[in-house]
This record gives sequence, structure tokens and C-alpha cells, in this order.
Amino acid sequence: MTGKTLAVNNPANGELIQEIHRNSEEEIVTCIKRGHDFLGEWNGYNAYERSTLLKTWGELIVQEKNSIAEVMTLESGKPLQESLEEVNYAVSYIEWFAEEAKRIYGRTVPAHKSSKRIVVTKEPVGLVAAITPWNFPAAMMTRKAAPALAAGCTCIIKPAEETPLTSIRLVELAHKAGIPPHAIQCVNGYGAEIGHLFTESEYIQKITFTGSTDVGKLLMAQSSNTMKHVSMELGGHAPVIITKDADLDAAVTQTIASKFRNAGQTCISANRVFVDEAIEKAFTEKLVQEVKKLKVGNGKDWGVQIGPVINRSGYDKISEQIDDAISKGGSIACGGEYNINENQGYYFVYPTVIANADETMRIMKEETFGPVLPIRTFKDIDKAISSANGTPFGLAAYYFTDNYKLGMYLHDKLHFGVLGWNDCTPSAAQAPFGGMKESGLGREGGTEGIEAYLETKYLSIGE
Ligand SMILES: NC(=O)c1ccc[n+]([C@@H]2O[C@H](COP(=O)([O-])OP(=O)(O)OC[C@H]3O[C@@H](n4cnc5c(N)ncnc54)[C@H](O)[C@@H]3O)[C@@H](O)[C@H]2O)c1
Ligand SMILES: O=C[C@H](O)CS(=O)(=O)O
Repeated sequence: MTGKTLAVNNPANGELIQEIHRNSEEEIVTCIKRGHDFLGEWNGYNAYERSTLLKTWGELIVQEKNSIAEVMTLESGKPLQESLEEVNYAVSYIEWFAEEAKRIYGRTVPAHKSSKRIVVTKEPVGLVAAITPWNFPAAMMTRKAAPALAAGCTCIIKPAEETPLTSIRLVELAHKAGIPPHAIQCVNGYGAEIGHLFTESEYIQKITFTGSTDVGKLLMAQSSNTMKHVSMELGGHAPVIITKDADLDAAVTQTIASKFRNAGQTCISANRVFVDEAIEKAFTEKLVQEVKKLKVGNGKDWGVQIGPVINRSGYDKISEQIDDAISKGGSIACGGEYNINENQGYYFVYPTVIANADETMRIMKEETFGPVLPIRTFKDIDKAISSANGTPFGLAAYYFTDNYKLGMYLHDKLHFGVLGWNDCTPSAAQAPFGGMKESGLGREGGTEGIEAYLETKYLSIGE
């Protein structure tokens, strides 16, 4: 691997935005050593000093919110309104963990002998390597960097090669806020190349990863040789269960908000709908009527709601899933059109609803990561629950009912880390976010989020 460049292109028109430096192996190894060697000095900053630096970082990001959002839209393709919302969301993690830094508590435990004392303390795990995805280039970075720094860890960020510019700017602002250069560093290059350097390094104590399940499994395996801490935020395939006593308008509005956010390229995006057959027609008609209103275009144009998918492979997966569903009896209720230019390098998929879906179709079990929603009917709620639980994923699930008992029954029976009851937009910095099964390990955000960056130490004091 040599220190060459990475081209960052605009997925809305294929145009080159910027060439950035692609770090060489030697440069990355140097960053790793620097981050490790700085741990002692960073630990000299007390919790209140780390908290103040984090708050300043968040304030500087807010001051540059518009320019950061514009860059995010350029490199990720997401609509400008969503980029602005993501900057706020990213800052909320910094603000949350700036406070959590001050609440890292130990404890004393009653000893079984009067000659002994038992003390439990917490300390930072050490140098953290954070590998982040392209779909939320700001929030997925601060959701890792903020708790790491708050806990007293140093960290190295490796953003997705599709969207490095946002992370580069956020790290620059961290340094401007007074967070020391070796406390948080950003390196750029191809994941497969850099991943090995991280997982094989004796200086890195933790890998925190957000991305596909396949890569997550690979990183876990590679990290086992040096027994690293791992946090994994992986793929999802969220079901939406709509019972016959649901508020249909709310169900339609919320399902659209989840499905079409970032053109469906989110890990908690609604990926399949199970609707009671008694209301299937009414629901589908309302849904299609609203989906047809969604505006597709270049995300930099205010009012655009659906931008391009990130790249050719993303488009291929989506179009193949649509073709497969149609070949197995699905029908296009709306959408099914594309605006692509392979030579230019842009791929727009129009918001699509597929009726008459069933579990033989790929789209009902493989993460779509695009603006396509299959609808399946059900008669028996337990069969709907069984189907909802029937994929390897366990990240997010949603359901609509105004019946309390049924709502709690669904809470108890659905095996997902994040549940939304009449709510398809659950994400919040103060809540623990993460998946079960092959959707990941650990939680980000909430009081659980900082624990992932701490070691527990037990001191037994004799006389
Ligand atoms: N659970 C969550 O919070 C969450 C959030 C966002 C995205 N995701 C998931 O991420 C996927 C889409 O994002 P993506 O396409 O960027 O995922 P991806 O796994 O292809 O890439 C994610 C990151 O991993 C790096 N990477 C790729 N191969 C690697 C390797 N062999 N070793 C080390 N690093 C490697 C990439 O450079 C990038 O920085 C979807 O499955 C989505 O569900 C999950
Ligand atoms: O894509 C996955 C993200 O974690 C979704 S959210 O930004 O946390 O809602």
C-alpha cells in the first residue's frame, strides 16, 4: 500500500469532488503508535476537562453546521435537510457523552472479612480504532469518538472511502476545540487494507465498527488474535407489523419516514411490511398515494427527499431484488423506475412499493439498502411475529397497534435490539442503540454506550 490518493465523487452526478491523501501503511502505523503513546498524557486530563473539550467540539460543529451538511450531501448524496438533521444528531452524541464523562463511577463492596476492603474502579480500555460507514458519516463517527474520548481513550477514525470529507472536517474541529492531535486522528484508505493494520496491532485495544455484517464478522475474527474489545453495529432488516387496530395515517407516515430516509440506506430502515389482511387494501392505497409525492433529485436542491443510491453495487442489489420479487409473484404498486448513467456514475432508484410479497423473495430476507418496500399480509399475529423474527438480523423492528396488551405482547416476542411502537424514528443519543443476533454486539448511546470503552478493575485490600 503506497501513499496515493482517494477520489471522492458526488453520487448525484458522478463528478469528482476532491482527491484526498490515502495514507500509506507506514503513516497508519505511525498514527497507531502516536495514539497509543499519548494515552498517558490524555489520562492526565480529568473527567471535567475532557467534558469541557467535548462540549467545545460540539459547539464548533454547530457553528459550521451548514458547511458540514453541504459537504455531507455532496459526498453521500443524502438530501440537504437530512444532512442538517444528521449534524444535529452527531452533536447530540458529543453532548451526551460530555456529561457521561463525569458519571464514570466505581464502587466499594462489603468484604466477607473485616480485615479486607473491596474496591471496584473503571479505567479506559486504551487506543480505539473506529471504522465507520458512508450512510451517516458524521453521526456514526461521533457515536464512537465521543464515548471513547469521554472515557479517556485515544482514538483513530477510519471513515468510509466514499465519504471521508465529513470525518476529516470533524476531526479538524476536534483539534480546534483543544482536543490534542494524538487523542483523535483520522486516517483514510481502503477498508480491507487498513483493517488488517488495526486488528493485528498490539497497540490497539478496541475495534468499534459500524457497517455490513460480513465485514463485522471478518473484523471480529481478525481481532481474536490479540483479544481486542469489539463493538459491532451491523446490518438490519426491519419488519413493520401493522395490526388491524393501528392508526393507519400514523402507520403510513411513520413507515415512509423510516423506509425512505437516506433513500432507504439506513441500518434501521423499514425493510418489509406485515399488514393484517383486513386492512391491507386501505393501508396500501394510503401508502402508495403518499409515496408517489416523494421528490427525487440531487440532494443539494432544497425540497428533494430522495437522493441517489451510493454506488453501482448498491443499485445492482436493489434492482436485482425488485426483479426477483416480480419473478416470484410480486407486483409493483408504485415506482419501479430508475434514472442511471453508468458512464457518469450516478444511480437513482424511484421510491417503490411491491405488493403481494412473500418469504420466497430475496427482498424479504436480504437487506435492501434502497427505497423499496415489500408488503406482505398476515391473518395470525403469531405467524407475523415468527416471520419478523425469521431472518439472521435483529437490529430494529416496528409495530402499530393502539391495543396495550398486544403492544406489550409484541415487545416481549420480537427479538430486536431497537423496537418502535407507533414510532419508526427511535434513534436518540440518550438511548442504547444496537442489534441482536447478526446485527451486532454491544450498544452505542445511552448509559451503556460509555461502558464499551471502559475496563473494570477490582482491588482487594488486605490488612
Ligand atoms: N448497525 C448500525 O448502526 C449501522 C449503521 C450504518 C450502516 N450499517 C450497515 O453498514 C452497511 C452499509 O454500509 P457500508 O456499505 O459502508 O458497509 P461496509 O461494511 O462495506 O463498510 C463499512 C466500513 O468498513 C470498511 N471496510 C470494508 N471492508 C473492510 C475490511 N475488510 N476490513 C476493515 N474495514 C473494512 C469500509 O471502508 C467502511 O469504512 C449496511 O449493512 C448497514 O446496515 C449499520
Ligand atoms: O444506519 C444506521 C444508523 O445507525 C441509523 S441512525 O442514524 O442511528 O438512525
